[in-house]
Amino acid sequence: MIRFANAGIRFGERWIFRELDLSVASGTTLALLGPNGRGKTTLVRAIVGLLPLSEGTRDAPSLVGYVPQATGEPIRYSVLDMVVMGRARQLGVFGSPSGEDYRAAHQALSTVGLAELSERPYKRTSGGERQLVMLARALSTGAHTIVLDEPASALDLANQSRLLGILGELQSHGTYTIVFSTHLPQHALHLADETMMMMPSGRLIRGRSAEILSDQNLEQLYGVPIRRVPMSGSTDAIVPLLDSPKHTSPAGHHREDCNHEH
Ligand SMILES: Nc1ncnc2c1ncn2[C@@H]1O[C@H](COP(=O)(O)OP(=O)(O)OP(=O)(O)O)[C@@H](O)[C@H]1O
Repeated sequence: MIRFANAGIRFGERWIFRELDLSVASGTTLALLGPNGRGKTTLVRAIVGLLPLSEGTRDAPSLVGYVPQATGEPIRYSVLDMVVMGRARQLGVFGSPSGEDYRAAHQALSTVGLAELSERPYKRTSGGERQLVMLARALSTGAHTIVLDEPASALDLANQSRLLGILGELQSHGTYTIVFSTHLPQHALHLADETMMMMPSGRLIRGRSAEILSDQNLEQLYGVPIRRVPMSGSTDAIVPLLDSPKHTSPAGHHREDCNHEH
């Protein structure tokens, strides 16, 4: 269970959120949606306990698996080292990782599909690979509260599916509490029991994902026309309506020209 009562965070004179009563029941998943700069990372960091509240109270489990949005570039750590760091809680103050810690880290790396990269220096991994390494680290903690900040932002479509599959698998145990922020409302619809929409006006609205993620609410959230499109046998697609391209190709130049192999 995660619970905020009358919680607020401000930077200088600007309140990012205020008078927030938030609870996420054990075994449930909450998605956070909001436009750029609205405060998703701020709220995520407050949930994890990395950012102190300016007012109100926070109640959360002491062990949280956290997948940050951006990670620095430690100079010398391997991918495996980065994941083993997630085991810090099991190590004690001066402990060094045991065989069991390494087994858990390897297991987590193979769950995210990066078993082959374990010895590679972390700084020589791509943005998407780093996101998966951070997911593996969160999984290796053994925490049953997992908080993820835009975990799919650098992932290709196959790895987005893998991420949704991994989180879905955790959900199926019924004991994991998951909070994730995202710019992909379809992921919220697919995975989250409930979604909280952080409106540009400052209002926070929350409800069951299937109900709250309406065209109207999404348009208010992002300020552009958006449609939820039924897909038979699958989660609805959520897409922005884009104008048709205004420019046609120059005469005699066909798209296929770009695909010629030399
Ligand atoms: N330490 C800080 N001091 C002052 N302002 C900050 C600080 N951290 C974040 N902000 C501001 O608070 C607002 C919310 O930032 P936050 O990173 O939480 O937004 P976000 O919703 O996660 O954005 P994005 O979708 O672009 O990642 C932004 O306007 C940001 O510039």
